[in-house]
Amino acid sequence: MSLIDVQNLTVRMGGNTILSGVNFRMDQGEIVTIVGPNGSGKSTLLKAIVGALRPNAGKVVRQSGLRIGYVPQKLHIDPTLPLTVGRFMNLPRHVSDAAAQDALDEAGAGALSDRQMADLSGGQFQRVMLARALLSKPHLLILDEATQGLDQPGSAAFYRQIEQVRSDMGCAVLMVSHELHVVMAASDRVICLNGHVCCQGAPEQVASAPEYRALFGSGTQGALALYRHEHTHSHDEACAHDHAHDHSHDHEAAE
Ligand SMILES: Nc1ncnc2c1ncn2[C@@H]1O[C@H](COP(=O)(O)OP(=O)(O)OP(=O)(O)O)[C@@H](O)[C@H]1O
Repeated sequence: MSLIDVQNLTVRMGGNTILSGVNFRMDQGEIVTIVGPNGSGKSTLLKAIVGALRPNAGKVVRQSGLRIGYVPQKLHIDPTLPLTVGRFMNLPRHVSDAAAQDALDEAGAGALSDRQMADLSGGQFQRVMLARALLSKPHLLILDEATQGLDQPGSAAFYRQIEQVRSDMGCAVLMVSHELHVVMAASDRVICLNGHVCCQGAPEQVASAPEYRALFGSGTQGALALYRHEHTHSHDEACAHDHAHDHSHDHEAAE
């Protein structure tokens, strides 16, 4: 059974249809990225998946007992508030020092425990947010534009950390990003959303799909190739855990 199965999801808000007839599934261990223009419904889809929003039609079927870890787009912490990373990891629930340290290590933030949250760089802050999301040992990690504000090397390093987490913990990852060239290279599958699923499939497939090019142009293909070339893991390795699920809808144009 899939971790999540989004079936014919339709969401209307303020008299507008934000999402209509969205279908997709996620299997264990997959990294899936949702891309789409501003206002295309990406955050709305994530909210429906975590259960924060009730769809007008269709449903999200979650595997029974599914644990979701969520890394938000931004979290504002009052910079005058004295709060160490170690204490932050204990909010809202107390966790053992060992569990907190394990999660920080896994997120590449192992040396930050005694630092003040207010003093962290953008990349360090997001790693701490990732660590906190890992405390529940999630089956599915959801990231909503988690690298916003990071520079390109910072984003690339963050996404490599995500790949590491996936390979260590075996969790699936669903993320939303605007950084097409970086994030597409780190994904097994890309879903291009514009109120509906325009196209989906492997990054190269989507980057060359007419529906995708109509939205984003064709510039990403070159950047994707460059990133693949520089990437330390081989593409074959990244795809070694190929998914058994049906890709017959890949490239399907919804209109
Ligand atoms: N509570 C709401 N009431 C009415 N309209 C809403 C509400 N929340 C979101 N919308 C509208 O739904 C549309 C999709 O918003 P959403 O935040 O899901 O898009 P997005 O793809 O995540 O955008 P971005 O890339 O800019 O973050 C937008 O037009 C937004 O104005």
